[in-house]
This record gives sequence, structure tokens and C-alpha cells, in this order.
Amino acid sequence: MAKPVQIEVWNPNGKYRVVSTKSMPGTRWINLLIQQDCRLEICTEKKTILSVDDILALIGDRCDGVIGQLTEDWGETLFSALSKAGGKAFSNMAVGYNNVDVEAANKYGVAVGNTPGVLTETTAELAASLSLAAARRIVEADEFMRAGKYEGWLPHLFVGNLLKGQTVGVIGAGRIGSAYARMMVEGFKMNLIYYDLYQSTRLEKFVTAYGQFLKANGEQPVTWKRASSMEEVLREADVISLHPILDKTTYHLVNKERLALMKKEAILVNCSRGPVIDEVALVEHLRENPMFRVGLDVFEDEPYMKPGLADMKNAVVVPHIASASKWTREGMATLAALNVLGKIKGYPIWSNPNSVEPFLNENATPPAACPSIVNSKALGLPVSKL
Ligand SMILES: NC(=O)C1=CN([C@@H]2O[C@H](COP(=O)(O)OP(=O)(O)OC[C@H]3O[C@@H](n4cnc5c(N)ncnc54)[C@H](O)[C@@H]3O)[C@@H](O)[C@H]2O)C=CC1
Ligand SMILES: O=C(O)C(=O)CO
Repeated sequence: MAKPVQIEVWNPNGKYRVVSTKSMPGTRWINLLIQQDCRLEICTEKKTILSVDDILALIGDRCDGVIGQLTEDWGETLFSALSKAGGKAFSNMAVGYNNVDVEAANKYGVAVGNTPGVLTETTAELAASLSLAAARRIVEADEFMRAGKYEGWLPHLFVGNLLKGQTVGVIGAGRIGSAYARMMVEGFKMNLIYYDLYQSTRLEKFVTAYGQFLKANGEQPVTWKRASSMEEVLREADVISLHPILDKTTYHLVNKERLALMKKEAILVNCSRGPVIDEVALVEHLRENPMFRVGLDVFEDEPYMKPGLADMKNAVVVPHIASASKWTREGMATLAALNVLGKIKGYPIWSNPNSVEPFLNENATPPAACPSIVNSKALGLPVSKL
């Protein structure tokens, strides 16, 4: 028998019972649910990561839908319990859903939502920040300054890498990878090499047009190349940022052998998922190559770092904050709530999950649709005509 978990209740007499495993930023998501006859229960337990047992207790005997977090293990046990409690919908408050066993959700007929688009630019901006922090050794220099070690300007003090004219490599040029590529190409006049399973025509057109603009203004044009292998990107790029989804094909995509292909002074950034890099191999590579630098937002055994990583001066590490801007986090909460609400109400699925802006306009009623349901095809859910 699962132990009870602390909750806060909104609209106690609402017809549909919706549970959120965490308090989320903003109030729009709460208002949207309670205005549509939902009784909302928000878990207020002081524990950062809820266990499967905690979530089972939250689901209880009757639950129409759950909004959950990427730290939770949504598999057979939870989907079976949610379905038994009458639940039809679960939404991650995240675009990545590697914590969700979608096959299990399909088996129990539960729709699985995610929150694409609203976090694209915010996440790309953090990847760009980590690229700069690593290239210009900002964290090391900040620590040096605070430690009272600065005795005056010196020609060799914290010399780093110039980005202009160098090559930025993107692995996984989807929404976030493409946004990051555009920032680095336009902002720092870097050439682009990318690897993805699919061609990113829009990105290629962007770089071509920007190159032409630079040339017309008497500057060196930027260039792009779609690599035929990941290895090509690793060999050629000076800064490499990882933006694929995490699945079987991307687990330990960057391993010991592939790290060895990279330039000795290259910069590697990861704002995707920790297990995309073999972190033990990375620590060894950082130790052996002091001029190689990394910027990491995600870790293989989150919230932990592999032994030795915290001691590496050539690593900049932040705690999975890439999507942490106020607008984005409030928007993620809204999209997650609307995924669950839409399914409860029997709404169809939004036809283009890459274009979720209509749901984020605070001054308008959101469309009567679920913004993004990843297993809509498997469940045979109808698509919105809006
Ligand atoms: N650190 C953070 O806070 C955040 C992390 N993320 C992570 O970023 C990921 C990407 O998000 P989006 O850009 O919105 O997704 P997306 O689906 O638009 O892009 C993912 C890209 O990876 C490519 N890809 C898949 N397998 C690949 C492989 N084996 N090799 C190369 N490319 C491959 C896909 O073709 C696609 O273009 C999410 O799944 C999530 O895990 C997303 C938001 C915030
Ligand atoms: O959305 C995601 O996938 C994250 O990692 C957090 O924003």
C-alpha cells in the first residue's frame, strides 16, 4: 500500500480529477484546467524526484489525467494504474520523453503529451552560452577573480578560442539544433557542419542567404555542409553541440573512440540528454587533453556527475537548466496542461506540433485541440482541422 503524498487542491468540486506531480511556473495552466471543470491536485511533497510508489499514491482510485516530469519513470506500472483509475492522458512537462515507455502507454490506451517548440530558443540560447563560457573560460576566470588571485592584466591570462571564422558542428539539427546553429552562424560568423538523419533544408537556406549577405557587404561568407557521418562532424568542427533525442541509436553516441577523433582544442556542448555521452570516457578525455573543453547541462546519472568531472577545470557544468526561462517554463506548463485537458475533453490533436504558438497566446482562448501527443497515430486519435 503506497503511502499518502502531500497535495494542494484547486477547484475541489471539479468533475475531472487531474494530478500534477509538481508545482509548475505561472498560473495560466491552473486557470485553464479549473475553468474547464477540473479538480486539480498538485503534489507539494518536498522530495525532488518522486518514486513510482509516490506517483501511484497520487493517481489513487480515480484519476482522469496526470502532468508529470522528466525525472519520473513512466512505464508499465504507472500506465496500468492510471488506466485502471479511468485515466486517458499523461503529459510530460518536457519535449524529451525518454523517461516514458510509449509502448506501455499504447497498451493501456493512454495518450502521451510533450511540450515542443516553446523551449527551442531558450534551450539553444543556453547551448550558445555554454559554448561561449567554454571557449572563453568564463567560469575558470570568475573563480580566479573571486579567489583574489587577479594581480593585473597579463598577455597569457585565460587565453581561449575565437569563434569567428571557425566551424560549428551540430549533431541532431532538429528544432533546437537548428536554432543553435543559426545563433552561432549569425552571431559569431561561424561555418556550419551538421549531421542528422534528415536534411535540414531551412537551415541550409538560412546559412546560404546569410553567406550571400556577408559577401555583398564585403565580408567573408559563411558556409554550410551536411555531413554524411557523425565522425565527419567530430573531425572537422571546432565547437560541437549535441541536440538529438535520446534513444537506442544515440546512447553513448560520443564515446572514447569518437572523442579521440575531435580536435585537441575542440569544445563539446551537451544540452540534449546525459547518456548521449559516455561520461566516464569524457572525464578521461578531459584529463588527458587540458585544452579540450566541455559545457554540460545534462549528465549520464543525473543528478550525479561521474567521478572526477567536478574537478575538471576544462568543464563548465550547470544543472539541467537549458529550458529555464520564465516564458518558456510557463509555456511548457500550459502545453502540458492542455495536452491532458484536451484528451479528457475528447479534442482532436493539433496538426503541427512544431507550431504551438496559438496555445501560448495569453490573451486568447487556446484552440480546442491537444497541442502535442506523441502516440496519437498509434492510438488512432483524430487530427484537428483548425
Ligand atoms: N537540456 C534541456 O533542458 C533540454 C533538453 N532537450 C533535449 O533535446 C532533444 C531535442 O529536442 P528538439 O530539438 O525539440 O527535438 P527534434 O525532434 O526537433 O530534434 C531532434 C533531432 O535529432 C535527430 N536525430 C535523431 N536520432 C539521431 C541520430 N541517431 N543521429 C543524429 N540525429 C538524430 C532527429 O532527426 C531530429 O532532427 C529533446 O528530445 C530533449 O531530450 C530539449 C529541451 C530542453
Ligand atoms: O524539455 C526537455 O526535454 C527538458 O529536458 C527540459 O526542458
